Amino acid sequence: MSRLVIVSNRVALPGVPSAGGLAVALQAALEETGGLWFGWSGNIDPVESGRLHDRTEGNIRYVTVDLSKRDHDDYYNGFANRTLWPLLHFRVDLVDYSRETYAGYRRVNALFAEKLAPLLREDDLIWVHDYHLIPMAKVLREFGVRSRIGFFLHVPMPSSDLLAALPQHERLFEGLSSYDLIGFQTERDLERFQDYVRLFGRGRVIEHGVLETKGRRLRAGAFPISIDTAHIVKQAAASANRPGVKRLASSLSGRALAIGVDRLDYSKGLPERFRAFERFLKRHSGQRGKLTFLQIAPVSRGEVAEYQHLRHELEQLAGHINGVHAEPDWTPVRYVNRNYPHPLLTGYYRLARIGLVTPLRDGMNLVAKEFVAAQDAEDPGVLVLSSFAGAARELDSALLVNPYDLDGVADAIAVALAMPLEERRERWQAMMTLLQANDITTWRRNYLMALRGI
Ligand SMILES: O=P(O)(O)OC[C@H]1O[C@H](O[C@H]2O[C@H](CO)[C@@H](O)[C@H](O)[C@H]2O)[C@H](O)[C@@H](O)[C@@H]1O
Ligand SMILES: O=c1ccn([C@@H]2O[C@H](COP(=O)(O)OP(=O)(O)O)[C@@H](O)[C@H]2O)c(=O)[nH]1
Repeated sequence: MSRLVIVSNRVALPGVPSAGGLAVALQAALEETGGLWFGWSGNIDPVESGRLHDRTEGNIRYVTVDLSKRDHDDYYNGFANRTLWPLLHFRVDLVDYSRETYAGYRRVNALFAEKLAPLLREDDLIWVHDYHLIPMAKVLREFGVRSRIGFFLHVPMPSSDLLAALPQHERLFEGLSSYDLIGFQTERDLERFQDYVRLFGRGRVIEHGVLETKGRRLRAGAFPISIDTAHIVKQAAASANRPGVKRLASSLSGRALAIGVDRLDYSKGLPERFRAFERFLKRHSGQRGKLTFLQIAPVSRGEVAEYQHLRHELEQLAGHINGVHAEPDWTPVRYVNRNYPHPLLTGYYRLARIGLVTPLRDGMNLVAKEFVAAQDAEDPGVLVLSSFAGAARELDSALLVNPYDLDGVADAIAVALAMPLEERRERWQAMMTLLQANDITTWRRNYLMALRGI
């Protein structure tokens, strides 16, 4: 059986908490199959990049690389998260491109390939993840790696005209032709990628999911990532006795809970969500005081200016809403910049009557799926979900909203709060059936079967 080699920027090192769906999903996938996980160590080396760390826990070998401050700034804070992240989330207005950071991005990809290549075996299945590592396969081929290499994009693939706004986009995206298989979260992402290859990539679509570019044939498909459904169901059922869950439950004083859980990221639409919640308080004054909104938002990419601005905006908004609407015995918005362990989060989801997942654009959003899986089948909560999250393609029994329509989100909150038990059960069961059919194992198996089949 071929060894699975996962390559990603973020690595879920044992005992090191990190918010983010990629790490959560890949950890669950690798626990099933075992293998090698290669990526950034999370450490900044004061002198230079390249120091390796090698540890094995159970059936997973973790090999990670330290980066110098300059490399981390150029590759991660710079090109990955100030250029590619906004571009891939349809925010060309926020794209900050420089040749220096692009050179750093390519430099770090070359370093990762140089460190990884000696660890590889001929029959490995190499699975590269996400926008940080687009050039990886091309560089590995230059190191003589002939194994099958697949790529998975965890974030949206935007319209090709947006991609074409990126300087040197041809050079960057031509690197995708060195992969044998490219995976996307949704069919829409796949279609937009095919449009790009046809319109700007000087390639052609032979048939849906089969492309030819630079004289090379590659396959592409939609593989919606998911969660370890059975594990979350079990975890949630046992969560009621967790001290943290009991404390939250008693602190609500009988009020219903609406919960949001997101990295502090402008793609998550948190300012719009806060404003929509205030609209709810104004438009549905009869329900005032009956609902408390808890937003958990661990800081993310804190060195990037746009993320710092967002944090200040949310602090102002939360303070404003509470200042205007709170009562001595009721604080409408609870806002927490902290990262909570998964088991505790699961218990919080289960307590909530409403899950508020309203990103402006999101590749998938695993929180939406986790919220559903964590519910009590006898008394499930209601998911209010942005139509612009990848998860909306599957979870269409949620109350789907346009996150830019603040009145619409406000009214959806009111509908969710008043929704009869029977309807809540029907909606929840439809989504739960899907999550049981498409869980993290299905995602991994479907992708790797497609990669092996090439
Ligand atoms: O690694 P960070 O910079 O801390 O960011 C955390 C992760 O954010 C993004 O997650 C994406 O992948 C999820 C799983 O497929 C998906 O549900 C979500 O919609 C995406 O935003 C990013 O793409 C990852 O690389 C980061 O690790
Ligand atoms: O305090 C937190 C906040 C988030 N998460 C996890 O981080 C992931 C977020 O993934 P999602 O796909 O929703 O968004 P991303 O952060 O990857 O863009 C989910 O598994 C959450 O349970 C966590 O463990 N602790």
